[in-house]
Amino acid sequence: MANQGDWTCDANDAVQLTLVQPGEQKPVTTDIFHPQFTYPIFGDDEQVFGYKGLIIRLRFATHDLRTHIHISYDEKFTAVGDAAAVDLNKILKEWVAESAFTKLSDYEGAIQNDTQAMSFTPPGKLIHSYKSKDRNYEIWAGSLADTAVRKLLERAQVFIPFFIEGGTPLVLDDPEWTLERWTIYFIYEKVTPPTPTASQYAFVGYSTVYRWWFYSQPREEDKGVVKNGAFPYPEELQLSTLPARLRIAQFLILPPHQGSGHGSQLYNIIHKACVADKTVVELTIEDPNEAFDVLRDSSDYHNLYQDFLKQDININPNPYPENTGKRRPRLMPTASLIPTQKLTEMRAKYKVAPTQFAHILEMYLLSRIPHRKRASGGANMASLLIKKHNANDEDDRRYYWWRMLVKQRLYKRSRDILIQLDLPDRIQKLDETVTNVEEGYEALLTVFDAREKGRATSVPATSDSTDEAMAAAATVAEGATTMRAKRKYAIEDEDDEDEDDENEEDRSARTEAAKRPKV
Ligand SMILES: CC(=O)SCCNC(=O)CCNC(=O)[C@H](O)C(C)(C)COP(=O)(O)OP(=O)(O)OC[C@H]1O[C@@H](n2cnc3c(N)ncnc32)[C@H](O)[C@@H]1OP(=O)(O)O
Repeated sequence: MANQGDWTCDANDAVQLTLVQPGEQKPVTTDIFHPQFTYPIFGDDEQVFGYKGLIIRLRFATHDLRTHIHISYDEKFTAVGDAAAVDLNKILKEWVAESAFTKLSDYEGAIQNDTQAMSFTPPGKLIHSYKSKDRNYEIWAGSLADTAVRKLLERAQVFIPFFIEGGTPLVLDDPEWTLERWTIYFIYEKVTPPTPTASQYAFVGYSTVYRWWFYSQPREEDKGVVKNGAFPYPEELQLSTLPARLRIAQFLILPPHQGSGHGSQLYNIIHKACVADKTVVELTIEDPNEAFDVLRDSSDYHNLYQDFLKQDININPNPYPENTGKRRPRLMPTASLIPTQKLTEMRAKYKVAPTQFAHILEMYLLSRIPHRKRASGGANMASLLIKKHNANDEDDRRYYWWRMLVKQRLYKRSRDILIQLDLPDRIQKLDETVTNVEEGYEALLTVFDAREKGRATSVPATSDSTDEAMAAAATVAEGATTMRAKRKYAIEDEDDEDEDDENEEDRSARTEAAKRPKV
């Protein structure tokens, strides 16, 4: 049997994604890039057996993403017994529309002579225009019930297995009422058409967002009242009028356009739509990855920052009345430490999910403590441990209370696991976790502050710095071994774990399967 190594190609190298537009004589490539992942298609080791010099080239028209697939290789392995080259057409047909498997010359002819390209506009409605690096961009949005939106999304979804870990394409032939729950956002660059008949739009990225069931408390006057209304609900009941969360399911900026602020633009537009919609209670994210978390934290921080400042939100360093003795009362004086009512109103106004709001608030409150008074600035932690809320300096006291507030949230979140630990272990785990969370915040604050000052930065890497570390600590205590995809510097949002609230009917109504198993 042949040496398998000679016949194995790296699938991420073999797959080439190219964007094409009409040229003088024939279509030209404007961008070429490789996928980040191919494991959903070719298996965990991302290898293709049976070829030498394999190239799987996927072409996309820059404006409407019309797709073509072309497979070429230098040599193909001749089958011996059970060993045979991977059947590429068979595998790829599960991921790429049948219409992409045409002759290259036909595809190139269609791109070059597309008479409709000139009048092409992205589907849906234009909702926002902006400039980045002196280039013009537009964000369009439309309902998934719109055929043109569905057609474009069907083509765009080919990118999912290549760039969104654990992502699955949406099912697009669901009943209309289900499709109506989805809004699809597209970012396009407005370009000078390369030929007189070419399009002036070039695809940049997209996001899918859906309305998600939200359990709200019945109104006071409805409590305990048995009604004789018709069941099932009358036809005219509009799902779009019921209270809902907005949930971002997929979010992708194509690699040639990443790092230019398009992700932030799109996130902010979706957030604004959420704030403007009276039926929407909050914005949540389905299985965000590390990079998306940074984007979200950055956007939310900058959106809330000015209001926090304006309202002078800060930790009260003297939460106890004068006559409280040296000993700290048992209960946390949360409402005296921070203006909880005001903060609840702010959260409702900005429609940020509870845990995400807590992260942003904690980060902001930390930033209000002078750096030299924080662990990262060399604060004397041993002294703080002894003096606690009796420290002389009010910023020392603020810092003490800051850690207590974070511990309180972490404890509430992981109470079930933590109460299984002995008290000293519990205290130690909480302390370790708050330190990790704080390091994560410090790393983000460095980036955010630098941005405020208009400096170019990159995100510094730190050790585990998320609430996930809490889960990890507790998991380790339980003897479990591994966690998949730990985030290094982003802060986890466990609001998205409310999925347990989701009832069966709602679950089946969703058109997308979970992207990643929860850890
Ligand atoms: C819900 C989901 O779908 S989760 C999956 C998200 N999608 C993906 O991972 C697909 C591949 N990646 C992408 O599409 C893009 O890189 C995105 C969406 C993650 C980011 O979009 P971009 O346009 O590149 O981000 P943008 O330029 O607006 O940067 C926004 C912030 O995120 C940070 N950021 C962007 N990419 C990364 C990254 N890979 N790692 C860490 N931070 C990042 C930036 O530093 C920036 O922070 P700042 O505002 O403090 O400077």
